[in-house]
Amino acid sequence: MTTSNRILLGVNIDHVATLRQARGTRYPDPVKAALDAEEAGADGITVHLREDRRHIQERDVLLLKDVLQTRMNFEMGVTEEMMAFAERIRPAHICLVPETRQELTTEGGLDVAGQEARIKAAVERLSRIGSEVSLFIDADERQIEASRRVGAPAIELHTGRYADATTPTEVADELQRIIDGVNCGLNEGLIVNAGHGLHYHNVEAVAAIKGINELNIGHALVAHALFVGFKGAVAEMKALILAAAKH
Ligand SMILES: CC(=O)[C@@H](O)[C@H](O)COP(=O)(O)O
Ligand SMILES: NCC(=O)COP(=O)(O)O
Repeated sequence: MTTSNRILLGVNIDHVATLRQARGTRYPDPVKAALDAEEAGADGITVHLREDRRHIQERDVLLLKDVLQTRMNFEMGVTEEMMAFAERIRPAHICLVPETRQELTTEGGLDVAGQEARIKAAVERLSRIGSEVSLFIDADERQIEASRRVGAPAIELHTGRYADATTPTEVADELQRIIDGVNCGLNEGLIVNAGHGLHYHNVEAVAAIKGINELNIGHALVAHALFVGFKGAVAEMKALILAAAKH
């Protein structure tokens, strides 16, 4: 996840595993989805090993570690169990995310400002295994500055509020918050990624923001893949974000 003029697409395959876990079957296999995504132009593969194992399992992460041609972005909560697992698999990228057991999905960003010492220790520990650590945070100046202070080289701005906005004013306000967050992150010297809730109808405005390094997208890709196949879904999204980033 290095900064460049070309926006990158990280494909999150969690919800391929959601479908598998719904019936306890061996299919669909998120590993196959990852390989198809790479063939269709994904720049990286994102997986979130949740504490409750509702979708991705350890088995998926271990297999992916062996077969990915691109790179893994491993999303994890800041727990001792996850820290030890990350040390075992040494992913290229790690994104620290907040987790609560009952949430439907990741509802907000990590409160870095409210727990700087704890997050700094986690960033230091995970950097020692050679992973580039990013922090999944809200587009909030306080959190962005704290992310720089704790030594994370990268942040991922949570785009969920933008994705959930319903009125044109709300959408414009939330988009502006992301734009301001990107600029603030770049001024702090951070690599700035973004993601959550992005889909084919809302992604272009975010992809057009100058300086964003990578978008991580999952749920919408898996949903669209039902109709066009996983490779088609990824290729369509990649074309959309590259075109938007050129303007
Ligand atoms: C951290 C993040 O935004 C995504 O990885 C998201 O967590 C996907 O998984 P869930 O839908 O289970 O939250
Ligand atoms: N970090 C965000 C991500 O990986 C994908 O989130 P979503 O597109 O599944 O909402």
